[in-house]
Amino acid sequence: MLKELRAMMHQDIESILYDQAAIQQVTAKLGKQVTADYQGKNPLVICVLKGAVLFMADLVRQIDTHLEMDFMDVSSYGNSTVSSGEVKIVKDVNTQIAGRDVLIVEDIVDTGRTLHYLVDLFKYRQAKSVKICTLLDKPATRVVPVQVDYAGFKVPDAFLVGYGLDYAERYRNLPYIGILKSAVYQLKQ
Ligand SMILES: O=P(O)(O)OC[C@H]1O[C@H](OP(=O)(O)OP(=O)(O)O)[C@H](O)[C@@H]1O
Ligand code: HPA
Repeated sequence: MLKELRAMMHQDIESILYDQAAIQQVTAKLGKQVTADYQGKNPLVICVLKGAVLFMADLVRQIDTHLEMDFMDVSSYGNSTVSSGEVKIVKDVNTQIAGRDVLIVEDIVDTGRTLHYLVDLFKYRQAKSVKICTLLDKPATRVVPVQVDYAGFKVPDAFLVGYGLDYAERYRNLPYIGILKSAVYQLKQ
């Protein structure tokens, strides 16, 4: 049954950009960089739900320092492939931000609106430092500037799904990252 469902999801994929091995390799590289930069700092690593949950789970296992984890759920795409332009907090973090070295973990930076909003928010809450680690960076579609400190892959201007990334809540459980066929969403928007 699982295999059949996977096969059906796979039919909606134009091409695979990064398979499990490539994701693992780049995550290990990012984990090493973060480890080197946060020695002795006990960073607060904040996962931006829902998309970043798989990356977060793999990344923290590659970070070799003490750290704390928290989760924030923000949303701006709904069931669309286009940002609504409005970032909504669905669930806030539970941890006090003041004085903390915050590392935001994201699956993708696209227009930049989500990260711009979160960086401003954590600075306003008086974080000691705020950095961004994203698996995917899509610079061609940036609308607001964002300083990305750690990026896994620079990706083309296409709608991507898999490994946490969704279209209308689907495809998050694909083990790879691929380009979604435009036919899947063109009729629905
Ligand atoms: O740079 P931006 O244009 O702001 O896009 C990036 C954001 O969009 C996606 O989240 P989404 O709002 O779809 O919520 P989700 O993580 O629950 O899928 C993604 O996970 C990022 O958080
Ligand atoms: O390419 C994307 N795919 C899925 N979610 C996204 N949120 C911003 N860009 C994307």
